[in-house]
Amino acid sequence: MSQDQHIAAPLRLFNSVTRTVEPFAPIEPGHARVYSCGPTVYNYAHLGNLRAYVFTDTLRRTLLWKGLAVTHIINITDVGHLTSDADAGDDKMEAAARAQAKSIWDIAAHYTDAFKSNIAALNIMEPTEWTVATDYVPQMIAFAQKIAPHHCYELETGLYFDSSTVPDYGALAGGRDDAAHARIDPVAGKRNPSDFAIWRKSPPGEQRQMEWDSPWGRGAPGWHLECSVMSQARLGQPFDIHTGGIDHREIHHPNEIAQNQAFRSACCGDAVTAGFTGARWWMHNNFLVDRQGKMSKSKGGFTTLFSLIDAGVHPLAYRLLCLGAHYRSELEFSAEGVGAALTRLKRLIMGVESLKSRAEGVTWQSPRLDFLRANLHPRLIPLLEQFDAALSDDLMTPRALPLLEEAIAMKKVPADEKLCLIAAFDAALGLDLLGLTRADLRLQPKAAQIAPGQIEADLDRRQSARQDKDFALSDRIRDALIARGVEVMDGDPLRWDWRLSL
Ligand SMILES: Nc1ncnc2c1ncn2[C@@H]1O[C@H](COP(=O)(O)OP(=O)(O)OP(=O)(O)O)[C@@H](O)[C@H]1O
Ligand SMILES: [Zn+2]
Repeated sequence: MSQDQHIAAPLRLFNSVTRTVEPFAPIEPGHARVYSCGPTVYNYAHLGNLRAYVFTDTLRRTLLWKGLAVTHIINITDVGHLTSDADAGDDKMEAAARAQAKSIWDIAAHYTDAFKSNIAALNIMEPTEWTVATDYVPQMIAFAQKIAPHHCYELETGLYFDSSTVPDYGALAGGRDDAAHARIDPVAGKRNPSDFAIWRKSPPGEQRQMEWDSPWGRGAPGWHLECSVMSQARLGQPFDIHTGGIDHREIHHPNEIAQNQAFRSACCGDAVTAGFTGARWWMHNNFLVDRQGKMSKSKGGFTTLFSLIDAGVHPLAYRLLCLGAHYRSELEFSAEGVGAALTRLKRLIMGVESLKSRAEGVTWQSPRLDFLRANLHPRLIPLLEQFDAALSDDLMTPRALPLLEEAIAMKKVPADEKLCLIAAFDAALGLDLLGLTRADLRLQPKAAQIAPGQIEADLDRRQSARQDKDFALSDRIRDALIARGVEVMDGDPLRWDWRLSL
C-alpha cells in the first residue's frame, strides 16, 4: 500500500530556519530521522523540560500517524553543559557532584533513571536510542580534529571555534548578536564574542572528575560539539528534524549548525554553504512559564513531575495540559490549570468507560487510517478528517483534542466504532484513554493521612446509615472524614464521591 493512501492533509511543520510553516517530506521516502536535544542530568527534570519531550513525542506520533517510519534519537548530556549556555561558568554536572558530595557518574545515573521514569509516566515513547555524551568522546575528538585546522584556535582554556569562519553564523537565532554574547562572561583571548569552546582544558593543577586526553590536553568536550557528533553518528547528515526548547534557538543550535557546516566543508570538500545546517527542519517548543517567568532548574524552586504526582495529580493530566496549548505558544503552569486538565481527563475516561460498557466487543486493533476511512460509520469520518487536518497543520493539538469529546458524544453511532476512532486518535495523542480507568486517576497525595480503602469503607458505612435513615450517624461519618481532610462530594456530576482537600 502506498504511503499516500494515509495522507489526506499534507503534513506541514514550522521550520525555525525559515520561520515559516513548510510542507514536510522526509529525505528518505517513508522514513523520518529525528534528533532531540536531551536532558542535562544534573538534577530532576522540571515540568518545562518535560514539555519539550511531550512536544517531540507528539511530533513522533504525528509522523507515525502519517504512515512514516521514525528513527528518533534523544541524547543524555552527562558532561559539558556549563551553567551558562555560552561557555561561561562551571560544568553543571561537576557542580552538582561537588554540591552533593557524590561522583558525577552516580549523579548522572540517578538523574537519568529519574528522567526515564518521568518519560514513562507521561506515556512518551522511548526513543529508538538514547545516546549518552560520555560514550562518544573519541568521536568528538575526531570531529574536532577534522574542523580544527580551518575553523578553530587554541587558547590556554581550550580549543575555540571561530564563528567568523562560517557564513551567516547565528542565522537561526535571527542573526549574529555579538552584544548579547559580550554580556556573558568574556573569555580572555576569544577572537569574536560568539566564539565557543569545543574542547575545554582542565585548569592546571585541578583534577576534574570527568576528563579525557586529547590533542589539546586533558579536558572535556564542549556541549555544542556533543549534539553535532551524536546526531551525525546515529542519523547521518543532513537528517530530517532537529528539536529542542526555544532557548536552544539562540546559542546551542546556531553553534551546532556552525560545527556541522565546518565538518561538511572539511570532510566533503564542499565549500561551506550558507544553506547547509545539518538538518532540514529545526523545530523548537516554547516555554512553560510560571509567575516568575521561564520554569528553570538553574533558578531553583522548580516543579517536578514527582511533586505533581505527590500532590495527587495524575501525570497524564500534565500531558493533557501540554496538548491543550500549541507547542509554539508559551504555556503558563498553575495548579488550577493542571486541575482543570485532570477534570477533563476524568471526563474523557468516564466517556470511554461508558462506551466500553456498551460495546459489543468488536475491536480493531491499531487500525490503519485507510481502513478506518473505509469502515467507520459515515458520521465519524468528518471527525477523522478534521483530526488529521489539525495534526497536519503544524501539530495543532488544541484543535484535535475537542474531537475526542465530539466522538464520545456523537449520536446514533455504535460504541465499538467510536472506540476504534478514539483508539486511533489516542495513538497520536498518547493519553492512554483505553487503558486508564477512573480508579487509576485517583492518586493518593503523599501528605494524605487516610488511605483510599479506608475512605471507601467509611463512605459505604455512611451509605448504609442513610438507607436506614440514620442521618445522625451519616453526618458523624461525614464530619469525621472532613476532619481528616476528605471532602465528601454528594451528587458530583462526575460521580466522583470524594476528594482530598489538601
Ligand atoms: N521552561 C521550559 N519550557 C519548555 N522547555 C524547556 C524549559 N526549560 C528548558 N526547556 C527545554 O528542556 C530541554 C532539556 O533541557 P536541559 O535539561 O538541558 O535543561 P537545563 O538548561 O539544564 O535547565 P534549565 O534551563 O531549567 O536550567 C531542552 O530542550 C530545553 O530547551
Ligand atoms: Zn543539543
